[in-house]
Amino acid sequence: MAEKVSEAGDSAVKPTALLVMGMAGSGKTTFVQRLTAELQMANIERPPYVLNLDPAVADLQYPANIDIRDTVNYKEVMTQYGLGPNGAIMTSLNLFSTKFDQVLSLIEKRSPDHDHVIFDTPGQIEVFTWSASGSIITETLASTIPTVILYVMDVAKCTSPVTFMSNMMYACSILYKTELPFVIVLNKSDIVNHAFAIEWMRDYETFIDAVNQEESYISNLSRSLSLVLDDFYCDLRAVGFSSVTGMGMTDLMEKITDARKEYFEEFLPELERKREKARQREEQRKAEDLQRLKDDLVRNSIGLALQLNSKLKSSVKEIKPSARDDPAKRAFGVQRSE
Ligand SMILES: Nc1nc2c(ncn2[C@@H]2O[C@H](COP(=O)(O)OP(=O)(O)OP(=O)(O)O)[C@@H](O)[C@H]2O)c(=O)[nH]1
Repeated sequence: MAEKVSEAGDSAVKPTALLVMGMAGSGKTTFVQRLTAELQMANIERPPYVLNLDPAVADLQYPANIDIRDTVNYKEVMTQYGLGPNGAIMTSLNLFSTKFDQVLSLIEKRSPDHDHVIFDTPGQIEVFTWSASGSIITETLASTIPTVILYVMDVAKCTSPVTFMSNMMYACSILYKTELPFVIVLNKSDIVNHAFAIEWMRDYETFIDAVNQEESYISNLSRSLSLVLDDFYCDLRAVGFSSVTGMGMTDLMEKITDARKEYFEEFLPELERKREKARQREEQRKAEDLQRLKDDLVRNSIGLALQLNSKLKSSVKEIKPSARDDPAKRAFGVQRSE
């Protein structure tokens, strides 16, 4: 198992893990391919270490250092367990996560040669974000190396405020679940300029204007939810990007550096606080168990003492007047004065 991350001292030598998530078709795989190529071009000596966690991907467009498909055969899982496609993806990921400590060991071994470790996740976002295996992978990774979530959004599909809102709600739920530093990648900005999305996040009124122009049964809900999301937008990093042209790369790298800083300044201290709390709870539980044991011992020994006492009592005979207790004999040898 990889060594736990500590503050600044050794943080400099740890690569940054980038967990790429997003709705089906948002462009995750194309994004990972572009990011891998750009990082490799920027520093050929230190290319990113890339992992594919999608067992169902047919054609991988980038060279993966670790590929889930080498460990689990998704089609075999389907026939062996009699599952449908989504069940098989979930089960394959579950099987893979049981060996995740080996993945971490490999990453740790290669750490000195890489600045970034990129994870491509399954197309069906919920398979990763709401599964036990997804949580295990995310939590174990985040407690081992600095981890940042890159949430890929198809900005061309988000020009409708309702679709935009649904995507943002999903992003928000991942952020609150993982509490990890977060960057929203407004992908496909070569098709539609992402400026409108940034504006909607920064200015509540402009979003409401857009909602008002849309006659949808869900418009009222969108209006109410946008108030809730205002808080979420406050510290949100969002960047326009094109996985086809590479546009937005410099901005993305700045946001990743900033998110990595947040990992050390906010996420890690909070994680350590939680660990310390869990350790204290465990100590208290042990102390309570010990006290219960002591109480049981005392209760048992009182019981034993009482038993012993009654045994001792039974071995002591009833007290009766002595045979020598005869008034005549008592007078014997005693001078009587009439
Ligand atoms: N124009 C444009 N097209 C893109 C961009 N990114 C991805 N695409 C296209 O969007 C489609 C989906 O891209 P994928 O990378 O397969 O998306 P994905 O999220 O990995 O898909 P699943 O794993 O199936 O969920 C493909 O046709 C890509 O060529 C982009 O930045 N610009």
